[in-house]
Amino acid sequence: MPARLLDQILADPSGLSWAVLWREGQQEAEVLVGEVSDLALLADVPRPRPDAPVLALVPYRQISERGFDVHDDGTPLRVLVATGYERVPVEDLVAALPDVPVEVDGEHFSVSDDDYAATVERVIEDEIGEGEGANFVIRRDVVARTDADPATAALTWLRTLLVDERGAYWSFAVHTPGHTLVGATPERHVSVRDGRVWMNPISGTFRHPADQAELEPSFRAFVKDTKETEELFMVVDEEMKMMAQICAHGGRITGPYLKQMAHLTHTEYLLDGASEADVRDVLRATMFAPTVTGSPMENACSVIRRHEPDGRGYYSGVLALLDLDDEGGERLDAPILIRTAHVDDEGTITVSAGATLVRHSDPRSEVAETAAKARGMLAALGLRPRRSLGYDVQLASLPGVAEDLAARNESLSPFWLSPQESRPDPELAGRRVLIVDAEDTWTQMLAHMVRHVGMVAEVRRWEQVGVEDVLDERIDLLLSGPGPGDPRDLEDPRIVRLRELISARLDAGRAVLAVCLSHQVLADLAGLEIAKLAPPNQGVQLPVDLWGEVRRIGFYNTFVARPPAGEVSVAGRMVEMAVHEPDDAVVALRGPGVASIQGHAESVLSRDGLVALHGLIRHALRR
Ligand SMILES: C=C(O[C@@H]1C=C(C(=O)O)C=C[C@H]1O)C(=O)O
Ligand SMILES: NC(=O)CC[C@H](N)C(=O)O
Repeated sequence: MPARLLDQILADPSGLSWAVLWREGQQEAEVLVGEVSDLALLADVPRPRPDAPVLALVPYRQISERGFDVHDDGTPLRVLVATGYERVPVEDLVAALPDVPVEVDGEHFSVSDDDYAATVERVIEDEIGEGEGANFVIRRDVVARTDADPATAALTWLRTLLVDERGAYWSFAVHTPGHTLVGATPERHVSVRDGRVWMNPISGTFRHPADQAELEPSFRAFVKDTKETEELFMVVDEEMKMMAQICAHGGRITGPYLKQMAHLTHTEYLLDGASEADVRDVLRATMFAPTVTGSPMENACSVIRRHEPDGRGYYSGVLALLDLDDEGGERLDAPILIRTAHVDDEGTITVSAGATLVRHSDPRSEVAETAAKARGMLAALGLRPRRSLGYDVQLASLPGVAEDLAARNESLSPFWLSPQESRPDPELAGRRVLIVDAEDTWTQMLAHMVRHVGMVAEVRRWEQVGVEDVLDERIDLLLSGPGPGDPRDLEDPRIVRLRELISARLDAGRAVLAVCLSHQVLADLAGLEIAKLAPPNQGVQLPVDLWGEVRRIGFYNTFVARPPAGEVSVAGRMVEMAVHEPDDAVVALRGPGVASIQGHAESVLSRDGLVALHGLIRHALRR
C-alpha cells in the first residue's frame, strides 16, 4: 500500500505543496498534495477532476478585478491543483501532526493601540460622518518571526488549533512556495452545491470573560445590545445585495445563530438562494465579505485604501475549494481568511485582525476587539497563554437567549425572511424600470422587489446611462438609486450625472422614483436645504409617517433634506413632503409623476419595505 499522503507531507513538509483541512461537521480531515500555479483572474481557476479538487488562495488585491481600489501588494492568486487527495480521521491527524515547540519572537503590532484608536476616530468623522458609508473594517497586524521551517511550523500550529479552538468553519494549513497559511476561521464566505448558494455573514463579537460569574449577565446584555444587532443587520443587508445579484429569486435569511468559539462568540445569519451561476462568477461577484470590508462595498475598498498603510496580503480574501459532486457538477466552499497566520520565506509571521467601525464605535473598545480576534491564533503560535476558561457552557442554551435572538427578527422585513411567490400588480405588470446604480448595489435588491410586483427591471451603472437613455420612450420609470457621498458635491461626476438624469426626465414629464442619495439630489433640485445629521442614521430602523401610514424603514444616511417653510415644487410640479420630526428630515416626497424616499425600502431592516416601495412606484407612475 502506498504511504499515506499525510505521511509524505510529514516526511518532508517543505518539499511539497499541500493543504490539510478540517471542515465543520466532518469526521475526517482532507489532505491535498498538488501542483501550484499563479493566475491572473478568478475566471482562470481550472475545473477540478474527480478526486482531484482545486484549492485557490484568493488574495484581497484580487478585488481589483471588480475595478475597486486597493493597495496592490502583488500577493498572487494561487491555485493548488491536487495530484493526490485523501481523507484522514481527525484523531489520526492530530496524533500524527508534530508537537514540537516552535520559537517565535519579535512580536509587535504594525499599528499601535493609540494609532489604531486615532484611525477609528478619523473613519467615524471623515467617512461615516461625511456620508461615505455605514460601516468599515480597518485592520492591523501582529507581526512576529521564526527561524523554523514555515511548513513544519504550520503543521505544529494546526495541531494546537485542532486541540484548542472550537466552532471553526475551517481549520487548515496550506503550504506553497513563499506563502504558508494556517488558521481556524469561523466564517464561511460562500458555498455552492446542487444549484444553491449559501452565504454566512458573522458579526457581533462577545469576548468570553475569564470569570464565570460574569458570563451569563454579560452574554445576555450582548444578545440584546443594539450596536451588535445593528452591525449584524448591516452585513446581512450587504450580503443580500450580492445574493440578489447571483440568485434569480434573491436570497432568504435564516437565523440568527450563535457561533461559539474558544475565546469569542459571534452572532450570524445564514443566507441561501437558487443559482445556476458558474462558481467562478459567484466568487467574483462576492469579492469580498462586508464583514471584513464594509458597506457599501465599492466605497469601503476606497476607505480601506485611505486608512490602512499597506496591502492586506491574503487577509480578508478567501480559500476556495472546488470539487465535483457525483453528477460531475462543480461545488465550491470558500471560508474567509481571518484568524489566520501567514508565513513568508523569511519567516515573517503576520496575523491580521480588523474591527467593524460604525457611527457609535468606541475607539478603545475596537482596539481591544482587534487584539481579541488575534488572540486565538496568537495562542497557537505560543505568544499568548493557551487559555482554558475552566468552564464549558453552551451559550445558546442559557435561559432566554433563544427567545432574545428570535426576537431580533420581529422587526425585519418578512419579504427577505420567507420565500414569496411573485405577486404581480396588474397595473404595473410588464412596465419597464431603468435602475441607475450610483455605486451601491442596493439596486440589485430594488430590482428584485420591482420584479416581484411584476415590472421588468434593468440595472445599469451611472457612467453607462446618458440623458438619451432615460428619455427612451420604452422606459416607464426611472429609478435613480442610492450611493455614497455628499449629494451637493458638484465636483463629483456621479452626482452631476444623477442631477442631469433626474432633471432631464422630469423636464420631459416622465416618471421618476429617487432613493436615498437620489432622493437628496431631487430635494436639492427642488431647492430644499441639505444638512448633515449628527450622529448619522447609518443602519437603523425608524418608524416614519408616510402620509398617514406609519412604516418601519431602514435608513443608511448621513445627509438629510430639511423641510422648508413654504410649498415645494420641482420641474414645475408641486410635491408633498413626509417629514420625520425627530430628525427634522424630509423622508419622502411625492407629486405627479415623481416620488422619492430617504430610507431603503429594499433593506432587510424595512419591515414595511415592500408595501412602501409599491405605493411609491404606483404614485410615481400616476400623472
Ligand atoms: C474582521 C474580522 O472578523 C469579522 C468581524 C466581526 C465583527 O466585527 O464583529 C466578526 C466576525 C468577522 O466577520 C477579523 O477577524 O479580522
Ligand atoms: N445610502 C445612500 O444613498 C446614502 C446617501 C448619502 N451618501 C448619505 O449618506 O446621506
